[in-house]
Amino acid sequence: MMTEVRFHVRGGTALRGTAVIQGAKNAALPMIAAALLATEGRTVLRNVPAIADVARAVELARLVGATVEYHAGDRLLIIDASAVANPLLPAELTRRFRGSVLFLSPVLHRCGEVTYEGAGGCNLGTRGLDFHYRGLARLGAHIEERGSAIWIKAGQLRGSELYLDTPSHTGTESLIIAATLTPGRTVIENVALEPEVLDVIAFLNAMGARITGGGTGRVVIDGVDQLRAVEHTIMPDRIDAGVLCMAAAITGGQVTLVGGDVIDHFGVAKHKLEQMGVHLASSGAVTTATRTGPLHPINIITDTHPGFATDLQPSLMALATQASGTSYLRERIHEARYALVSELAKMGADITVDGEKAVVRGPSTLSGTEVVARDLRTGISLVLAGLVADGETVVTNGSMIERGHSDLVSRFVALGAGISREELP
Ligand SMILES: CC(=O)N[C@H]1[C@@H](OP(=O)(O)OP(=O)(O)OC[C@H]2O[C@@H](n3ccc(=O)[nH]c3=O)[C@H](O)[C@@H]2O)O[C@H](CO)[C@@H](O)[C@@H]1O
Ligand SMILES: C=C(OP(=O)(O)O)C(=O)O
Repeated sequence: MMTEVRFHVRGGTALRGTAVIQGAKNAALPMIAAALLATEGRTVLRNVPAIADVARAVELARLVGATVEYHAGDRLLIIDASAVANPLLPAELTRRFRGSVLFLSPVLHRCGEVTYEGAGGCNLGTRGLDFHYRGLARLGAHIEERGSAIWIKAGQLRGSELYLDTPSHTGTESLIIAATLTPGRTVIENVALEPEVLDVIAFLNAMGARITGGGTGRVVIDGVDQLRAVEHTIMPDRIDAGVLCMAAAITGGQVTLVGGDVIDHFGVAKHKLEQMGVHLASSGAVTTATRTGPLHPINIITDTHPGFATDLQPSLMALATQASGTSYLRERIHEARYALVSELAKMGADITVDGEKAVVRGPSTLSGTEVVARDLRTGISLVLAGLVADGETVVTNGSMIERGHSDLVSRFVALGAGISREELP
């Protein structure tokens, strides 16, 4: 039976305390998929985030034939992919998360073919998959549409010159994974530079892949015959960390982050938060985010890494409603990433949208009300807004938030937030 999750948020408290940054969603998903390439032995992934997308990926790995042990308390996965043999990736699972597209390449290599009925994930516009399919075709795969599904046959894959029209995050990972076991040399131009991609490359190279050029925009992969199961600790989630920093900022508090030196992964976002009046400091293995003075307005343009991360744009919009002046946002990665605007308007925010541009006039006094988590980052941004709103904010469709943020209530309550979780039948 489907249930609805709702988060009740009561504003007015400056957050103070320590929060553990979760493992990176956008590194865990490609690693679970890539672990299917190990034909013997068991892969151990540590620092796995306890989020719904990971649960979906585990389901999909099991469905294709892997044995997966999920030790949630230890944030640990053990994957035995020796029996992977099922090439069918069904829509009822794949359309529940974007990361399902990352299973195409491993299953293609293991089964010689794969049938895929499409990806899910946040509704942010078209979110095409043509870069993935074109790259696989250039490696020699045969691709055809079969009704609502895509059927891909490996045939004789050969190393080739590939490119991405734009540096797609999962497109990069998908094609690198495909090239690791493709005979010959593959070069991919215009690849993503996101830190998670580098973590995936490190994981694949530990498995025995031969990948160079990570972080340069041009990656070279020399195909090998086999990849082995290894142990790997997933990097911290920079988006989770950025949201926690903005939780401190929007409430005028101080949050200490444990789990990795993420400031280096913030890229332009670090400078934008500091310009708004957020103080970020690293002290040994911890990062502290503090805001004591006024919040200044800001201008941001989302871009691929190290540009301002699109996944942090909604949280920054919520923060900008409290800034003393007008902020200008420009969303250049996803076609439709302003679902937050109408929900913040219900709380009293003053935001206007013109195409990819949004203008946020602050400061606004926000009032708690019932709002909808239209997607993952809209949902968490409404929680941030609720932390500073008068009264209680009820964030409905809360399962969207749990797709990408773990232990929301326990981590925020530990910081002094008034937040609780309700599950409705
Ligand atoms: C599971 C995962 O890692 N999700 C992240 C990944 O999504 P994802 O990898 O899907 O995002 P992409 O970088 O591929 O997409 C960026 C843009 O490229 C377009 N595009 C992409 C692929 C393709 O084949 N054709 C095409 O046109 C998309 O429509 C979108 O407009 O990167 C996004 C951009 O940083 C993040 O918001 C997501 O959190
Ligand atoms: C867009 C996001 O995720 P996904 O690509 O998994 O939908 C996100 O993490 O903000």
